[in-house]
Amino acid sequence: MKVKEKLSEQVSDAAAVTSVEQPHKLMDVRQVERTFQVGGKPLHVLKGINMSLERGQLVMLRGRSGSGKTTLLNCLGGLDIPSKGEVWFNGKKFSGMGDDERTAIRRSQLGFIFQAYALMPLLSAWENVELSLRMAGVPRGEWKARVTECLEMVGLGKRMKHRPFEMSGGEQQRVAIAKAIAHRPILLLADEPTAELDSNMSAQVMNLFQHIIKNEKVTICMTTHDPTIMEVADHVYEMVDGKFI
Ligand SMILES: Nc1ncnc2c1ncn2[C@@H]1O[C@H](COP(=O)(O)OP(=O)(O)OP(=O)(O)O)[C@@H](O)[C@H]1O
Repeated sequence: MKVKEKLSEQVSDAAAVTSVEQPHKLMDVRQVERTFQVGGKPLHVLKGINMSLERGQLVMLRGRSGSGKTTLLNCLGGLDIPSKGEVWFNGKKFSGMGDDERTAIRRSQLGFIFQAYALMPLLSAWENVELSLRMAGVPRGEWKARVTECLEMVGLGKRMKHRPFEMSGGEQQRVAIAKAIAHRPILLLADEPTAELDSNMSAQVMNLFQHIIKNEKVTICMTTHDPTIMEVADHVYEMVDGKFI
């Protein structure tokens, strides 16, 4: 084949790849490093992470305590900025944004199930979910239907008026899931969402995640220690000492 023909074939192949693959790629993490200063000395927690999330995937980060999973999730969610490298979310670079823009994206397009984002103890399940719609700027007229829909989706349609302390750990976790997805995020980040649950409840949460991915068009990235739930993942990244192996 002539060089020119070959080149033009390569270009059209590249265009096809770009046009087919780009819409599926939600997150791209390139050579991410995160270093903290501890007692005047650098602590290298993330040491060159590369990963990507395709739309509609359930991706798990697995690793021992202290390996850097939460630090990475914080960078994925724009809660923290890498010391080096880039995090691209939905075609935009987090590290190139100001705090306000990052916060706006976080509130509208991301959902978190983190310990730090736990339920408000004095608010009912209903009010907790409603709060996330309020924070995301969803018009008030849409709240009632969406809160009902989300609490029914997680199987708590009959317990909407209960407060967290009146619910089991599994029920509280399901409220947290309803709260995290109510504003229709495109990415849900979950830090050890099944850590406090028995195997039966963990399986329920994983079923729910699969349902949400299918019906709410969400991508989920979660950390876990639990090998029994990893079989439902589309991809598992294994983390050791700040790197994937
Ligand atoms: N803000 C910070 N300042 C200093 N060190 C930090 C900071 N955040 C995390 N670290 C350190 O980074 C390392 C990795 O912590 P990280 O929480 O990311 O691990 P992990 O894999 O999520 O652990 P676990 O499974 O126990 O939650 C730990 O040694 C931790 O002490």
